[in-house]
Amino acid sequence: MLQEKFRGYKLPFALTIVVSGQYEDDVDNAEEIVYTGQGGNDLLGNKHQIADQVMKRGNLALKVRHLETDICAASVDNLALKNNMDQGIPVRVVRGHDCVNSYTSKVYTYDGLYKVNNYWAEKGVAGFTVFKYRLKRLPGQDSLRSKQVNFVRARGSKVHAELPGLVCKDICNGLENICIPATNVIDKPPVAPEGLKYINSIIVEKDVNIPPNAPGCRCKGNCTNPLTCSCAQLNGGDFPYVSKDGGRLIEAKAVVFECGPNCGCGPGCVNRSSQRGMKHRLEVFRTDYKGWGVRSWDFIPSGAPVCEYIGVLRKTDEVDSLLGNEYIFEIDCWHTMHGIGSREKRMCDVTIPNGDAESGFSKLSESEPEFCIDAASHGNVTRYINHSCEPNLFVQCVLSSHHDVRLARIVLFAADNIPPLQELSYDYGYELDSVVGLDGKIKQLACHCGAVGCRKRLY
Ligand SMILES: C[S@@+](CC[C@H](N)C(=O)[O-])C[C@H]1O[C@@H](n2cnc3c(N)ncnc32)[C@H](O)[C@@H]1O
Repeated sequence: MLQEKFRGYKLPFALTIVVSGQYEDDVDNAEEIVYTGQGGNDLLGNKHQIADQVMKRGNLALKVRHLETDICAASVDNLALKNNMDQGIPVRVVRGHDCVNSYTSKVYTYDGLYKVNNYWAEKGVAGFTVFKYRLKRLPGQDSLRSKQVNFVRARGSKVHAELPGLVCKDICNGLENICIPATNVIDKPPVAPEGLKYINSIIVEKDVNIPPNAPGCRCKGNCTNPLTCSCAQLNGGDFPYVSKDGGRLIEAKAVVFECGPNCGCGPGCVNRSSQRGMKHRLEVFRTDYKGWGVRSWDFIPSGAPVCEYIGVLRKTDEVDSLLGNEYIFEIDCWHTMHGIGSREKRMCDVTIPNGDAESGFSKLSESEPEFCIDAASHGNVTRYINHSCEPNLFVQCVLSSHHDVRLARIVLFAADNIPPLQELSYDYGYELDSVVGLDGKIKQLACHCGAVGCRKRLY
């Protein structure tokens, strides 16, 4: 029947493609897709390209040609999509979405017919030749089913209602991209987190002067050429991120210079990866011995930005009762760069604009950090993240508007691939016996991180 229907057409051509993140070079903007052709992928599910692709009929050709309803094919042979384009045959698009509630970890949606507009060959992110096809959704179709999946995911209402110990549906009151529920199966009766006014951007105290925005790069659209992008030059001559999964930091650095308000590039630029808000579904939960903690429902790939430490930006010496405040984050970027205290020095391959009068570098000394972020009364979800001696997040100073390291943004990144529901943690970095009480006595706090290599004390 099918062969009869397509008599006279040049074979093979594709009836259905599945866009499910199998290829590291795919770009999916809902109505428009840049789809990566078949071949050269290691097919281990880690999306790595390991060889050049060629324009030929692939081994999935028959399957794709004959099975009109087949949604199992992970990719389509390169010749087939070219034939679709040449003959003006639209292709059905099925999208795979990660879903923790599905035993396959995926749900699939049929998202309608797309036209293959053009194709080309280029070097992919792994350096091998890949074929790319630009697909545009045909007008006049029902709205995307994927949107329903994302809507349910964003609201999470149905799932949240079933959460054991749910004490708050959304601690951020809609201020983040995704709601953040809080659960408590420890206390009887269960209590909700309280005493926090949720904010999603830093509040600056009156006596803290934020320097003017630094001059930006002159790139257009997205920054792609590290040789001509002045921001890449500040990062040691290359971009600190790869574009996979919306931007992943390649390695922890002394400081990351991101593109900012005066740059010519747009919001989708890879060098703005930590500026796009929260994208993993986080939950605040009551722990056994550490008060509240945070975990993610989503897999978080290594190097992904997870959240920024948000609170009130203050001068450290003006914070009342620093000792009793568990939510102070001292901005010690400069101290980390120089390995001061117990801080582990990081690779300093960045170009610090030294002696810049505005940045106040000359005023820096080896004393304690001049500024801090106080999340005691105003803050975001990051203030609930606990310490671990073997953490899965790391602290990264990021400069994305001015270039004053004393006032850098504090962003937490995944130190490893983090499976869903694992508690998120970072190393608070206290030096043992460094905390002294008002009575002059050294204070100690037992650590309950549970890591094999636990140091047994936070401080
Ligand atoms: C920034 S807060 C973290 C959120 C806190 N658990 C809460 O309930 O709001 C830091 C405080 O959490 C507790 N904490 C964090 N990590 C801990 C750990 N590994 N062991 C014991 N207590 C911890 C300590 O009381 C610490 O002063």
